[in-house]
Amino acid sequence: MISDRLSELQALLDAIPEPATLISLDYRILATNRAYRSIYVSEDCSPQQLLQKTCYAVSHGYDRPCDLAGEACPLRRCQETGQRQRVLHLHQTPRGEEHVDVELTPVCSASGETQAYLEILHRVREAAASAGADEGLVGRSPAFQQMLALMRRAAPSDISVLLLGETGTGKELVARALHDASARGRKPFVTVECSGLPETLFESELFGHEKGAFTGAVGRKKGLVEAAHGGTLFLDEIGEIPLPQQVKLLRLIETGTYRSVGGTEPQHASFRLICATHRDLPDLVKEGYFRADLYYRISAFPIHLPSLAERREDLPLLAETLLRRLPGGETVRLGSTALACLQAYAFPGNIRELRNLLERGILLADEGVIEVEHLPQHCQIHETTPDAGQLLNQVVKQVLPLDQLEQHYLTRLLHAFDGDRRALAARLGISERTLYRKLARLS
Ligand SMILES: Nc1ncnc2c1ncn2[C@@H]1O[C@H](COP(=O)(O)OP(=O)(O)OP(=O)(O)O)[C@@H](O)[C@H]1O
Repeated sequence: MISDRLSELQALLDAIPEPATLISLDYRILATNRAYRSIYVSEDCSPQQLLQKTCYAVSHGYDRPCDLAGEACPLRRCQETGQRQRVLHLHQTPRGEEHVDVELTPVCSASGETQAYLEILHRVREAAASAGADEGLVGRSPAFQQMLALMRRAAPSDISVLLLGETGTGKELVARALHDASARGRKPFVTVECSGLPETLFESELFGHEKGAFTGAVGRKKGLVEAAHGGTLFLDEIGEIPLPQQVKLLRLIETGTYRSVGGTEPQHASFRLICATHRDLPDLVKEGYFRADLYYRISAFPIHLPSLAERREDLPLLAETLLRRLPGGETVRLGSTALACLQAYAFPGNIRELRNLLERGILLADEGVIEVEHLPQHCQIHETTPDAGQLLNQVVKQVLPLDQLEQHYLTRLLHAFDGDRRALAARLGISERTLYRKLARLS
């Protein structure tokens, strides 16, 4: 019986510095540690009340387990596999929603029977789910969460990471976050902009040069590899490096040594390598522009960064965050029609383009609201379907509170979709999880 072991397990929980709970086979919270209570106990939920609740109610406000709410449920996976599970979730806390790396381990009896689950919640500091943070990554869409989960797995190891994504998707920000979350986080993070590096400068920039190595080399110059010693070397736009320089890079990565220009002694390099590109490297390899051996060396752990089009539901959050971070943007907001225009826009330049658009909007929005006319012309198209127009005409005859309107609308739609939440969420352009939350509010 698990109840016979509670005091022994409570001592175990108290020894864990991160928020931890013991959960019964039917999702009830059996015990919590101090770190957990300090986050989840609020004015409207005492430690005693917490013990009668389910993990999904406390963490998500759901009335059913996560897997029935369109999310991966670590407890269910644990039940199925009998193994420890890790899943990235968005949790409700009195501080607002936060990304949490949930680790669940079965607690077994002497005969090997699962009696409960030990849940440890690792707070994800690399990314925020709301607009408060002054810097760093923000996002909450499933595509962003998938990327974040991979990032968390790669960060603590020294594995070479290859960031793949269109321009402006945040590759440099992700590289920085990977570095910060690694054991090398307190050591230097050095970026090499490979696309802007002339062939003639490649070696001296990367490896440094000795005094008198060439005309104009008046003193010894430290290279970027030496500057990154002990930390992370981030090679941005690695697909742009010409073939002759690729050989030199490969030698550096394979041997861990290099020679400065004009130097005779090999020097030892110690860095973690992160590369990024918007190019299709396997294609470049096929066409003979990129060395296959270098490609395999740098791509041990590829991470795809979603384009803004793949994470459209993050647009309001990104816009709010960027406005707060831009000079003069703290008191400016995005009007709802302007937001609808941006939701419909393709964003080839991704988040950087969004930031530039908002920067321009701030200067034009005299009354503190960026309206459609403050957007560049090519973003001003906001298509409403005839159906939506007719619907709106009917609705404005009788003003309904927005909550009620959403309630009627979603209930009708769900009926029309024969209860198929996945299909309805796809048509509404929101995640199944968001739809679930909205529907949960109705019941
Ligand atoms: N998830 C995010 N949250 C907040 N800001 C972001 C996010 N992703 C990107 N940005 C912002 O978008 C801009 C572009 O990001 P970044 O320079 O990292 O993109 P990139 O993919 O490296 O671009 P390029 O390939 O052109 O070098 C920066 O201002 C960055 O701060």
